[in-house]
Amino acid sequence: MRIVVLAGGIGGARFLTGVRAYARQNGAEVTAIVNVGDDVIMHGLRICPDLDSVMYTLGGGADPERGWGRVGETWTVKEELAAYQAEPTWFGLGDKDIATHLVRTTMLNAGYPLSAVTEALCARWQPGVRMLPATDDRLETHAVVTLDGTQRAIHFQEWWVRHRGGVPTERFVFVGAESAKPAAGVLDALASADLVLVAPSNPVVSIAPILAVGALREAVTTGTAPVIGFSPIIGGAPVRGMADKCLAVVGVECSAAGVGGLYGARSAGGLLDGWLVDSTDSTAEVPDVRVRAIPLWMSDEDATAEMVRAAVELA
Ligand SMILES: C[C@H](OP(=O)(O)O)C(=O)O
Repeated sequence: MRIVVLAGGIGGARFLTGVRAYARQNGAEVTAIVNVGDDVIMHGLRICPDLDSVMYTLGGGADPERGWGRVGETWTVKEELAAYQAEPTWFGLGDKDIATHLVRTTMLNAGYPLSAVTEALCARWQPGVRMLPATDDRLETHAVVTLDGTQRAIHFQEWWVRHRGGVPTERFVFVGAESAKPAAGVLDALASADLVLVAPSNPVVSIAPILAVGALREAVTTGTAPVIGFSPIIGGAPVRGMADKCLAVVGVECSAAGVGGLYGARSAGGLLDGWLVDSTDSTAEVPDVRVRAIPLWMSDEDATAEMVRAAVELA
């Protein structure tokens, strides 16, 4: 069985540990198509927060306390940059993490596409799943906000890390999406998939930028593989992170039914064939989508693998 997972960063990474466990138990192959909308260039370095969260988590190098970056991180470069008052001062780059960005940036500057760079970085981390960026092209999530009485677009990282999503926000824009093509390997993975899973990632700024790549969305929505999604909202609140703030921007209720409705039924031009919600949300309904309630807390790898088993059954 071939499983393709659409995933964002921290939540997606945790989910993928369960998918990998399920795959090992059942002899399945896993490809993760990961969001690049959060990607940003800082201090001349190309930073891919979601790809790195997935790679470090599956590779056993993530910091479980902080939820992002490397375990045992040190911050000498950050302190030195601050001593120069080098902007942006609100984004913390760890020393170990910088090594990843240096290798990535060097390879990108030498002309390798992000998909090839990711494969090269994964040679060290051995994540146990194939990791692909959604696109090799530039695709960045920006937020249109009002700051000091002026409307302007800021990078998602500035919106999230600097302002904690706490500024008046009109909408999100996926810069570059119109011309972005699926990264090398993405369409082949989707064409040969037996099952597509939508991780319980932020629907607005993690899953939507992946699907903003037109040919990728079309491959998912018109493909032969059933598409089963996992609600990132339990009991009206995000499992973690700030999906609530992002959903408010796009005018969608922060609930399992709200996110299911945002994705919509594949049979009606949307994304989903099936939608898994937590047991506490058992009354959630999404028109034309098979909804099933199961425990959705990703408390450990086994619990998460059980969620994947439920998705296979639902499919
Ligand atoms: C932006 C982030 O999304 P994730 O990468 O966990 O999908 C979050 O909602 O905190």
